[in-house]
Formats: sequence, structure tokens, C-alpha cells
Amino acid sequence: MNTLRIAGGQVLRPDATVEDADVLVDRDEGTILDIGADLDADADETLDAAGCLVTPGLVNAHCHVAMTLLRGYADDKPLDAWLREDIWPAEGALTPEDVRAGAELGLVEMIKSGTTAFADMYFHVPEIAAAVEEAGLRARLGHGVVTLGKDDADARADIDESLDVAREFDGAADGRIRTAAMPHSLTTVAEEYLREFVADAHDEGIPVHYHANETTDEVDPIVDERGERPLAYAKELGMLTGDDFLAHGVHVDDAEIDLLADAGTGVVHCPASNMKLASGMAPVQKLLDAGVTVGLGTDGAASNNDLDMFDEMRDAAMLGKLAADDASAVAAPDVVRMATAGAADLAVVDLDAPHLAPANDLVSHLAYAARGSDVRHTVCDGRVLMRDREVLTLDEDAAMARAREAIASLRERV
Ligand SMILES: CSC[C@H]1O[C@@H](n2cnc3c(O)ncnc32)[C@H](O)[C@@H]1O
Ligand SMILES: [Zn+2]
Repeated sequence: MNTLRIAGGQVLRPDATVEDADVLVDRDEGTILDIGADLDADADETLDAAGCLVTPGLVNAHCHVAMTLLRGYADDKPLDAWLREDIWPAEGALTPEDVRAGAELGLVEMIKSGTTAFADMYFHVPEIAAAVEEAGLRARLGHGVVTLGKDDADARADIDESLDVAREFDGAADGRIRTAAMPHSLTTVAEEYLREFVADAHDEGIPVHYHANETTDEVDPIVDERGERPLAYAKELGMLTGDDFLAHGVHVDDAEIDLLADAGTGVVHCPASNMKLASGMAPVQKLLDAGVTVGLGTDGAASNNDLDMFDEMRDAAMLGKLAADDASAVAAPDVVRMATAGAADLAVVDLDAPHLAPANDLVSHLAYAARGSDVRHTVCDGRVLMRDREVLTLDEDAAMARAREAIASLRERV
């Protein structure tokens, strides 16, 4: 058997307890064989974890990874103006090569900050899949559909592309890539298309991921035109099932929270994006209390402006308390669970830093004090993606250079 030993550190258990232990990984299967004292000194490869905390890899459950190219391109505007005035015109000029460059830069950033799995909605998905294959992470990828402003033929072509991408790439990269059908939102895809798109996806067992209830500007027109809340509309369209997951869920009322809990639909909370675009404060503690599965996402780097899930944990805890007007809401173990639940991989966090001393409570440190740059090693599917802060699967300098070139050329075109 081909094994990897992570030796001499402390290990965060799923029940949020911490113990001194080694971790032994089957490199072929990508599974954890054992956690305990003094494991197999003859392992094929050893990572030193002395003074470190071994945690599950972080899961970024809503992202647009290639938007690293647009980091700092347009800031300090609300969602609608930001998308229409700046982001969509720029995205209209992005080539497949640009998206590949942005994706590689984002993947380097993720690996460096301990993220091992992410969900992504964008276009030119084959380029993103190729970058994920090379980088070694896990991803759930989808082509985002917008029908607003398109004629019928173009709208249908966009939907067909989303379904084709979901079929073609599911199981790619040795099973590390899974897919979803991704209508952009309940307002940017017209009802007639949503109804068919979602039914076709579900008929083939493809889950659906979309933005919902992000801003009042998005919620109010649905309520005005239909006389019902957005998630009641989503339920009618068949978009609230246990396999589906939506991003944001900022402006949800109690009845909508019950709909989510009853359906088992997941919500990806994106606190940094919600604060930056002034979208609002999601009622995360209420969602948790109702039994809704809540994950964490960065959204794109243009509305965040980084892909650091440690930032996201801290933001989620802080904003969750403010939203609930309760300092005990969205506590450290809650955000660590949101960022790591279901993770199959590992991040090794170096605790030897002034901002992490003294080690009173390591779960608290993960949620409130650690930074992406504290990650020393990243392991996904049994493979070491970063060792001693050196990314092994992608060329970090080349990724930065390509992204700089891509944005310089884009600026000339737009
Ligand atoms: C059609 S591909 C995905 C699409 O989503 C845009 N986007 C980025 N961030 C957000 C957000 O917070 N809400 C809604 N849409 C967003 C991205 O720029 C792409 O155009
Ligand atoms: Zn988004």
C-alpha cells in the first residue's frame, strides 16, 4: 500500500475535539487509514506537522473561481450596478484562455489557504475543469445560465450548454469533479426556461445550484409580480430538493426557512460578499436552528476580494452575531463545521505564529484568528498539493504572470 503520514501534530476531530496524533493516508484510495500515536514510520511519504493542527480540508461551497482576474476591477457598488456596469461587460470579453488563467490563479490561492473542494458557477467550464484536473482539488462545476436579454434560440443554447457540461464532466479528474445545472438566479432566468431546465436536470439526477434571495432588489420584484416569496416560487419550479443548493439566502423569511428545512436544500452563506455589496445579513443562526444545512462560500474574488476560507469563517461568525443581536450566535464550532463538513481531505495549519499564541482553544483560533497563510501543507485525494507552503501541482509564479497578462489585454479590449 502507498501511504502518506502526517506526523507529530494535533488533529481536529469531527466532534471539534483536538488530540495529539499522527494521520495515515492511503495515497491510492485517498482515504484516511488511521489516526493515532506513532503511526507507520515506514510510510512512503511523511509530512512534518510538529506545532501544527491537522484539520479537514476547507470547502468553498460557492465561488466563481476565474473572477480572480476581476479582483479590484470594480468595487464599492451594490450588486445590480456592479454586475451591469462593470462585471458583465468585462466578462463578455473574456476568452477561454482568460478563464483558464483566472481559474489557475484562483486554484493556487485556494491550495495555499487550505481549500480542497469548491463549487463553481461560470462559463468556459471545460477550461476550469482542465485547471482543476491539473491542480488536484475537488470541484462541483457548472455552466451558469442567464436568459435575460437573450432571444429564445440563445436562451435555449445557454441551457443546453449547462446540461451538456453537467453530463460531460461529471466524474472527470478521477471522480474529483462533479457537476450541477446552474441557472444564475430566479430573476435572470425567465420562468418558462427555469421550469424546463430544472425538470430536465432532475430527470437525469443532476442537482441544481443558483443564487437566491441575495438582495431586496432581487426579492421585491418577485413578490410584487407573483405575490409570493422567491423560495415559494423556487419550490413551485421544483428547485428546492435535497440535492439542490442555493447561494446567499440573505433575505429569507420564517416561512422560507421552513421550506428549506423541509426540503433539505442547502444554503451557502457568503458573508464577505454580502457585506461588500451591502446585500444584507443572512439569518444564519435561525437557519441553523431550523435544521437547514449551511455551508460557506467566498463568492468570486471580485466581491470579496480573496478566496481565503479562514476569512470567511471569521466573517460568518461576526456577521451572524450581529444579525442575531446575540454574541452567542454562530459560534466558533458552528463556522468550523460549516467550512469543513463533508470534507474528505486535509489542511495542516501552522500554529507557530504570534496571532495564534497562546493556544487556549484551537477551534476558536481556526474561526477567529487563523489566516489562509498559516496553512503549511494541503492534501487532497491522498495527494500532497502543497508541501511546506510550496504549491506542487501548479506553477504559482506562472499563474500570476498569466493572470496579469490576461487582465492587461482585457483592459485594452473593454
Ligand atoms: C453566468 S456565470 C455566473 C455569474 O454570476 C456572477 N456573479 C458573481 N457574483 C455574483 C453575486 O454575488 N450575485 C449574483 N451574480 C454574481 C458572475 O459575475 C457571473 O456573471
Ligand atoms: Zn455568486
